[in-house]
Formats: sequence, C-alpha cells, structure tokens
Amino acid sequence: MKIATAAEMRGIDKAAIEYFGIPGLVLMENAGAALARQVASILTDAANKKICVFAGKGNNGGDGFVAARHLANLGAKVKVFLVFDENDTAGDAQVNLNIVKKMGIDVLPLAGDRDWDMARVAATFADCIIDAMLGTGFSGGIQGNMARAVEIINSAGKPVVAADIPSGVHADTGQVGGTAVRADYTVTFGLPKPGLLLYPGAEYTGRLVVADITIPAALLCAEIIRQNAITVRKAKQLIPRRHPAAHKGVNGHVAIVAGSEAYTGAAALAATGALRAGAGLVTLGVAASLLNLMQMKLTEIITRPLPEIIGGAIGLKAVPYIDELAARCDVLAIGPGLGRAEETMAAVREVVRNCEKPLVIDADGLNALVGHTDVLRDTAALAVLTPHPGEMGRLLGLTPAQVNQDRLGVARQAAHNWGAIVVLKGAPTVVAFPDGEVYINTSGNAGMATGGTGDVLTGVIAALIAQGLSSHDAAVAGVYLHGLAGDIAAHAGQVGMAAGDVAQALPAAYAGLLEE
Ligand SMILES: NC(=O)C1=CN([C@@H]2O[C@H](COP(=O)(O)OP(=O)(O)OC[C@H]3O[C@@H](n4cnc5c(N)ncnc54)[C@H](O)[C@@H]3O)[C@@H](O)[C@H]2O)[C@H](O)CC1
Ligand SMILES: [K+]
Repeated sequence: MKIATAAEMRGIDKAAIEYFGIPGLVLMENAGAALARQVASILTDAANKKICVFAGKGNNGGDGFVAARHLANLGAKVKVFLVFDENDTAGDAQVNLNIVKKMGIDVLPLAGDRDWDMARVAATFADCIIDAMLGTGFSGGIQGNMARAVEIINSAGKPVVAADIPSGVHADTGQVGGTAVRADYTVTFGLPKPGLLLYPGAEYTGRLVVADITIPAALLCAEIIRQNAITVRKAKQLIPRRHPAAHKGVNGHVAIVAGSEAYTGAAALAATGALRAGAGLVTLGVAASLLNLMQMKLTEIITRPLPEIIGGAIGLKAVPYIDELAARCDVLAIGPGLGRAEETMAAVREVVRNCEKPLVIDADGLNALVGHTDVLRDTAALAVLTPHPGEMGRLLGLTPAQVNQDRLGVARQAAHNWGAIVVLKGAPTVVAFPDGEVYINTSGNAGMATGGTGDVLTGVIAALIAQGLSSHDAAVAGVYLHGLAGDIAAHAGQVGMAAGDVAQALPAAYAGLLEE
C-alpha cells in the first residue's frame, strides 16, 4: 500500500477532480460518509446518540459537515461547533455547511466564553466526538481556539474519531505541533499519510481506518508516490518459498563476521537470526580466541577463527580470511559486537571495499564507516546498512533526536548520498533506497526495544539475500519478518522479552507469511 504525503495527496485530489472529472464535492461526500459509518459502527446504532463535531474552516471541516448530515439522518442528535469565523469557510466546505444549517442541525460558532462552556458540556455528555478541524492543510503549531478545542476534546473522555488526521499531527512527519487530538480512530481518506505511522503521530492516531473515497485506483498506486507501507501482503509477496526438494546448499550460505571478547552475544544472535530465518548454512568468522566459546554457544553454526588483536577483536590480518570466506558464501553480514578498535575499524573498511558479495553492515560495522561512507560507493551490490538512530546520528553528525525528528527524510537522504539501502531501526523501522523510495514497517512492538534484536535483524536480512532475494526485497521482507517474530514473541509479554525470543519465533513468523 502506498503512503501519501500531504502534497502528494493534494496532487491526487487535483488529478481526480481535474483529469478524471470527479467533483470535489463527491470526494468530500464519500469522505464524510466514511467518517459517519465509522462513528455509527462504534455506537452500534446512531439513533438518539449525542454526537459533537468540531469543524475547521477547510475541507477537513467539510468532511465533518457531511458526516454530521449522514449521522443526523440516522437519527443522531448532532451538534457542530465551528472553530473558526463562519465567514472564513469557502468552496465545498461552505456548500456542506449551508446544507447542514438548512437541515436545522445545531451549528454553533465558538465565539464567546459561553459558547466554549457549551462546547465543553456537550463534549462531556456526548456519545462520540468527531475531530474535523485540521487535516493535510495543517502547518505550524496549534494555538488559540484550536488549542482550546483540542483540550476540550481530549478531556471529555469520550470516543474520538479524527477525520483524515488527528488535528495537530503533521501529515508528513508525525510531529505534533504543540498539542494534538488523541483519537481512538482515525479515518484517513484515499491513502495513509506518513504522520499516522510515525511517532509521535502514531500515538495520536488510534486505530487507523483507510477509507476508499472513489479516487481512481491508478492515482493511488502511482509511481510518483514514493512512500510505501510494509504490510503483511507485501511481505507475503516477497518471502522466498522453499522447494520441497531443497537442500541446505540451495537455501543459501550466510557469512557473518562479528563478535569480540566483550560482545560474543551479538555474534551469536546474528548467526542465530540467519539460521532461524531460513539460511541453509551459516558460517561465523570470529576472533580466534573466542572460537571455543562460540562453538559451545552455537551448535548448527559453522565457526571459523580469524586473526585478532588484543581484546579478542579482529585485526587487519583477518581481511584476506574474510575475503575468502565471503567468496565462498552468498552474502556477508559484518559488524555486530566487533568493537571499535581502530585496527578493527580499518579491517572492516577494507572488507567493504573488496567485497564482491551482497553486504549487510550493522553496529560496529557502521561505526567503521563514520567519516568513510565513500567506501560504500564501490560495493558490488547495494549494501544494506541497519543503523539505529544513535548509529545514524554518528554517521551524519546528528543527535538521535534530530534523526527521529524526520526519520523518513534523514533515511532517504542518507540512502541517496551513500548509494546504499538504509534500514533505520526504531518505531517504526523505515527502509530507504537511493532512488528516494521508502518503506514504513507495520509489524513489531515496543518489547523489541531490548539489546540484541538488531543483531537478529542483521542475520534475518542476510538469510533472505542468501535464499535468493535482492538486497532491496530482503531488506523490506526481512524488516517485516523480524517485526512479526517480535509480535509472536510478545504473546508471552512485551516486558522481559529478549532478543533470543525474537530469533526463536522466526520460524513461526516465516510460516505465517507462507500461509495462503
Ligand atoms: N485528499 C483527498 O482525497 C480529500 C481530502 N479532503 C479533506 O481535505 C482536507 C484538506 O483540506 P484543506 O482545506 O487543504 O486543509 P485543512 O482542512 O486540513 O486545514 C484547514 C485550514 O486550516 C488552516 N490551518 C493550517 N494550519 C493551522 C494551524 N496550525 N492552526 C490553525 N489553522 C490552521 C489553514 O488555513 C488550512 O487551510 C483533508 O485533510 C481531508 O480531510 C476532502 O474533503 C476529501 C478528499
Ligand atoms: K482532523
């Protein structure tokens, strides 16, 4: 499913009206009707129920007027509060405001304090509240009357249904402009917007309903829309199917270079993630002094000793051994737990420069690229980088908070600049490609915010490449598969969930994606 920015949505709207000839009023009618249907389904029966609509002056408000009409026709007692000067509205919204007034529905401009007191009382006694104040036209911050209305809505303690976007949430980034409506449901029109899936916007969205308002399908899947959701449907399309006669060689061979004296768990989790995501063979290259320990921890994983420096970290002498290992395998994942010794970092850069196989670079492998992202330009296949916001920040000279301020934009720009696939981990994980295409993941949960889950993801993506997926598809499907495993593991509880639980849940998640 595509995800449209506010500007892309406006373009779609324009094309639907001007090229296909669908009147804007028809789109608004369908939007308002979808809003009314959602409210009616929440209330089971709208007849005699008290509904408050808080409306803005634009087309978002227009959707609210249409919903008010539909709900009044179902017998609901509707009050429409205008959070703007009545003369400010125009076009389709004004047409629908006039209809609502002619029907005798209560339309109450919020002018003086008494009006606001009435609005607060009405919201407190309402059965449902509709937020139709601001949608894709919102910019800046919420203040004044809008802020007052948001406070009334949020403090009423009643079910809230937002039209298109919770007012106060920025459509493109999910950032909140000071305050925002906390919706229980958001009925968004045509396509989801990034801000409904990105935090904190996702927190205000509640349950997301995507309403078909009869925008021609060709417009909703247009290539010019550069955002996509990684849905279960997308992951099912991409996940490799296994031939009944497949042998371990067919299922691919993953090479992993990871671990150091202090971080043996990262190596074990990355290797286990690859195994549990279906790789036929997994070979772990690790500093020689850790070999016995890793052999004790890992049964099915082949282990290879690598020349090391002090502290059980690989050194430059390991480079030819790693090159040889990668040459025998289908993909090389490098980085988890390697440590940050200068010689280890230099060795990683040398390996990345030489590698002829697809690469997955994570954790300390990313730290090795700080100030050296030019080495990515020469990789044989698009390297997949899997930074969390801290690693991303180090690579870009930003703080994690700055990275999270615009996750889509930061990941997209980095992928373009580096000529690599960037999997920016977090809630939600974003996958960005050099051509500007981005995917927002819809699986996973907060229980996965625990040490080592990133190492597992590295193994998962490498395993899917080893099984024949392009780096592009492996990143998209791997992020979803990993999150789905996290959702399965979370059935035992999110608090206390460990990265190993996610790895152990991978076969069940994979099986779920293979089901028709
Ligand atoms: N996309 C579709 O297919 C359809 C969308 N519909 C609805 O239309 C809105 C977008 O309407 P628009 O008139 O462009 O803007 P808004 O109604 O979101 O905003 C109204 C108005 O508010 C002012 N404003 C902006 N920022 C602030 C602020 N911080 N504080 C106060 N006021 C602010 C600004 O002047 C805006 O113009 C979309 O979301 C859908 O709900 C169609 O109805 C159906 C088809
Ligand atoms: K809204």
